[in-house]
Amino acid sequence: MTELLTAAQMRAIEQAAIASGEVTGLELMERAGRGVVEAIFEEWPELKAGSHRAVVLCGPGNNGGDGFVVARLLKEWGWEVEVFLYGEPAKLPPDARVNYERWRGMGEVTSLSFPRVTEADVERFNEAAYGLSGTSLVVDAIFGVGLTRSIEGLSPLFGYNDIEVGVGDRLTPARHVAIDIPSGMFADEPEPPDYLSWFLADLTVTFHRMKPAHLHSYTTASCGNVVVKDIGLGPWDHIAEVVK
Ligand SMILES: NC(=O)C1=CN([C@@H]2O[C@H](COP(=O)(O)OP(=O)(O)OC[C@H]3O[C@@H](n4cnc5c(N)ncnc54)[C@H](O)[C@@H]3O)[C@@H](O)[C@H]2O)[C@@H](O)CC1
Ligand SMILES: [K+]
Repeated sequence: MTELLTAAQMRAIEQAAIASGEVTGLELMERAGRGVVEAIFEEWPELKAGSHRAVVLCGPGNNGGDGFVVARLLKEWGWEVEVFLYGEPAKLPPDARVNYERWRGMGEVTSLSFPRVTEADVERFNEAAYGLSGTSLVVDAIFGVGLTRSIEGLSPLFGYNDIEVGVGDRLTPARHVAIDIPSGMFADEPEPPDYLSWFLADLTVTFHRMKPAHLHSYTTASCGNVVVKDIGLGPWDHIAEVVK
């Protein structure tokens, strides 16, 4: 059995599972979102009690879809949830679009300028995540295994990890959770493409198996604790052996 999967292997396993008719992409997305929420409560049991506030950053692909599921599930737990979207709703892939619509039935979505976020976006985000609102959790669902090029458009948001603003600032009380891969890192590569531009996570929740990005010593500090959640893909593991 392969313990570490590349983005292509992971995609092939998911596609085989969906093609078998035994599970849909939408169901896999629901399991992924559920796995993230489970991992959050396992990591920080104190968040199970009382009402908290989360800010969820969703991106233009299925990683964003996972983010909408997490937003919905946390809201169902009684949390206050604020959602930002880096992408265009009409261009979301089908499963992510369904979860966008489900979330829209429960709450607002603030659009970040796409493809390049502006300083005004960053200010709005910082106010939501690090202002006086007492945010407990910032969730990164911008990019997962689908990141194919450097995230220049996001650098205003991700480019300032070393000062007191910006995503992943560890001086704030908010906990930072990355879904699948901290955005800005390539799943198959040990180093992020741009030294300052990636999400700094305290917890990274990935699915089925770890990816190379989770293991390298340099990136480990960016992933925080890495938790692997089972989303029921085991029967299709053999597919990984034939995918380079
Ligand atoms: N059905 C599935 O395939 C499942 C997918 N899952 C989630 O879906 C993720 C993979 O989804 P996707 O393959 O849609 O990939 P992503 O959601 O990681 O990103 C793909 C999107 O980002 C865009 N993009 C890539 N690089 C960019 C850049 N530098 N700047 C701007 N846009 C850029 C692409 O054009 C595409 O729209 C996984 O990481 C996981 O979180 C899970 O929900 C489990 C099920
Ligand atoms: K992510």
